[in-house]
Amino acid sequence: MVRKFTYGSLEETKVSEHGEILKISHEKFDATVSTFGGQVLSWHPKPYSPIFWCSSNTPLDGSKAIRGGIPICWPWFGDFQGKGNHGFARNHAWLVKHIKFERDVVELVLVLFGTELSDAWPAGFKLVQTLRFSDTFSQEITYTNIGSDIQRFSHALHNYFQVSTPGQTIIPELKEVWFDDKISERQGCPPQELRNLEGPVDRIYHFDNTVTLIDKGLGRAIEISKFNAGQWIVWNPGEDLASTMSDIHPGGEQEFVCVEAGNTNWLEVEPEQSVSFGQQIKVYNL
Ligand SMILES: O=P(O)(O)OC[C@H]1O[C@@H](O)[C@H](O)[C@@H](O)[C@@H]1O
Repeated sequence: MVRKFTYGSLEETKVSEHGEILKISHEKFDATVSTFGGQVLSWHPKPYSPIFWCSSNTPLDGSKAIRGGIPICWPWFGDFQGKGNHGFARNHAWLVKHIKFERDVVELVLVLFGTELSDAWPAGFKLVQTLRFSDTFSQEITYTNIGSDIQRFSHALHNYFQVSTPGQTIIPELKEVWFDDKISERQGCPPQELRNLEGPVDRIYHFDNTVTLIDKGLGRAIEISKFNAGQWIVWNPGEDLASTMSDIHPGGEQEFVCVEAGNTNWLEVEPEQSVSFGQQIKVYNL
């Protein structure tokens, strides 16, 4: 179904019983969002080329988390009690609360709530996600603890950025930052500059400030700021690991770099309290 608005249109396509793909067309940008996972799949602010990468081999039918765009890792980052990587928010269908088309921006609000969605994390919760697509992009998620006990959670907005090739990209702000190296399992590593982001790389940097993904091949910079998130996670699997991952199309690891805005340590939330976290993304030519 296609709905027309003054400044653009929305095409809704049901892909399975688990969700729909929402295709937003606006004079200034295009974007795609999957209700399964509440996941941004693309954002294409004109005249730049598309900002996010999405695998051509990833199923969109709800059978597993979608590999691409911005998977939402919540209520935990990484593994937790052997209950799977990155929590369950990316594996459930979110509801569309509202969509608003304006002259310069499209705002989309999605909601996920429930109790006992995982044995490891059975508490009642509500997540409200506000996406604002424009010539910039912003994403904010508010978590409300609707249970009667204090809850802990961690999170990451797992951005898959489309790049010319990881070997042509750098993040200058991280060269003097301490990090945990997930590959060697060493924590608290002193700053060590990467020549480029060619994989395998899997690091958690402890840094609050804005970072810039410089892509010399595309001649483009992506500036990412975050709030209520103390870490940046930089990940690319490299060829050997990627070749074992059926949801990365052949050679796909040469097309993206993940720069994730996260909080990999637990945060605590009192009953009936809310906590928000999010990010803002800007693009410019070098
Ligand atoms: O395959 P998943 O669960 O989407 O995770 C992908 C990667 O996500 C990154 O955030 C982690 O640091 C990596 O260790 C992990 O491999």
